[in-house]
Amino acid sequence: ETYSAMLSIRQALGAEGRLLRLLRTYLQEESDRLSDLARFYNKVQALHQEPAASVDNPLLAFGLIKRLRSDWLNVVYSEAASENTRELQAGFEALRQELPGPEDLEGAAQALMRLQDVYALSVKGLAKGVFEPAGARSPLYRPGQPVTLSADDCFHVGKVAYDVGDYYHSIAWLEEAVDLFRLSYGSWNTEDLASLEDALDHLAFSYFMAGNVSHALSLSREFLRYDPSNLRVARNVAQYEKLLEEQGTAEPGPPRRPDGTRLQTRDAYEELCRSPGTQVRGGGVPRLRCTYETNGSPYLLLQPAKRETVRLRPYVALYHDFVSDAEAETVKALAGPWLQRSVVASGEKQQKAEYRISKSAWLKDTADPAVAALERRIAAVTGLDVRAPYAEYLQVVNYGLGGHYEPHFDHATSGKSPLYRMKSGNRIATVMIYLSSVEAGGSTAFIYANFSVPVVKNAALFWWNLRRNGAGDGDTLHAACPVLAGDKWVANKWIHEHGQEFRRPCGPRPED
Ligand SMILES: O=C(O)CCC(=O)C(=O)O
Ligand SMILES: [Fe+2]
Repeated sequence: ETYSAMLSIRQALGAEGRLLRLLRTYLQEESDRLSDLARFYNKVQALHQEPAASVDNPLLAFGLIKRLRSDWLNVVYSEAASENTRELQAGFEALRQELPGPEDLEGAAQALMRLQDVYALSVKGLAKGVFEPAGARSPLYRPGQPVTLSADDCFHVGKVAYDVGDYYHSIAWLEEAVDLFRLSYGSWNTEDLASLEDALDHLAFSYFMAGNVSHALSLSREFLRYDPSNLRVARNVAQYEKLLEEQGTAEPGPPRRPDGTRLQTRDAYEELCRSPGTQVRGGGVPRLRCTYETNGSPYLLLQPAKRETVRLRPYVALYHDFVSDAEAETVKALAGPWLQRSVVASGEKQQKAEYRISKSAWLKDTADPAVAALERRIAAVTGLDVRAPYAEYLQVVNYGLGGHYEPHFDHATSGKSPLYRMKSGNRIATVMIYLSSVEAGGSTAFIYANFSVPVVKNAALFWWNLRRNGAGDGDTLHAACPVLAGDKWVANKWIHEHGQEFRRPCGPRPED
């Protein structure tokens, strides 16, 4: 799988580099072939130009007969062109297993639609390479170089939505595809799969399915102007005309966005993603501040932890400069070769899910002294016992294109959860380290608590998932917002209840 981690996407760039070299060789060989053909053409053409191109000269007469009997055959039935093509195709096939599969194109298209939705971006803007939310005064992301989408690019995204019956998105993207194809009508690019007719056909049907028959009709009529012999579309036109006659032209409103799995929290979540940084409603909250912490640990005496208290309820703290750039690079490099598509708990099993798009790997403290050092620091800063089996191994995560993790709890909310296989209780706390920065998006949003933390490179975010009485803290519902631009890496350390009995005792009241 390529799209679910930026590291894999970068590797795909290497595969395309090899394809480019292959095509370059092909172009060179084809242009050699064509210039040799041109040489033959010019040679014969010159003989026909000579006024004295008589065949009196026996050598010329011989030449003519030989050409017609042999040379022309060799030219016309030359194998050179197909040999060049075969070489190009063989090179491509040799690379094939490294290339993205159908699930990647689908995942990449879904990612663009996710960014469109969560960041309120218009398809027209995206196609022009602009990342500005509706109603905003400035873009969320300014690309270093201008990049635009082609008509065929937009068609592919629309087609993914169309194939799953999501006409809200298919209409937006196919509309853009139709506009762009109209602008370039008559010129054809070899790499394009679709044409104006294909886009009109899919857009018309999307409108029909969304209940907008008059739009479906006018697009189908436009289709027939380009391809009058298409019987299927002609029948659709007749059907749409009949429908409109019967039911009139009452236009339905624009199609509605399909309901995702997490509809109840969607609006709050998306708003937090669009405005990263802590949202403190109603002004200053006194106890939110920055402090140096030694936590009674000799380990922190010389270099105290720089703690920013982000929230008191639920308790969330951000430790700045928790790791160095070099440590972050080491951890990413150690995890890189082991990355696998991330899974989520589903009943008693673990499986991959649309709502978590990333790859991850587990690192034991024995993997490298850098990991062991990190664990010691986590123990010192949190005051908790993070030795096995009181904490899980370090989980290193690399997000992919539009990579995200929709609102979830880190702790188990069902007794059957695979988390309990460690037999050390539930996840009492999370330490999450940002191993990279991002160019835009990717904040960590706490939905019920109504704040989001932007990606702060090298910082560690700490929170308690459980209350002192062991019950899950519902206020910790949180999410990784889709990465809008950049390569986001985090490392999770999940600390369990067992081993912490004297380090985080119960409160005075049972409900604490
Ligand atoms: O990447 C983030 O910002 C949050 C990740 C997260 O919540 C998780 O991995 O459980
Ligand atoms: Fe989480």
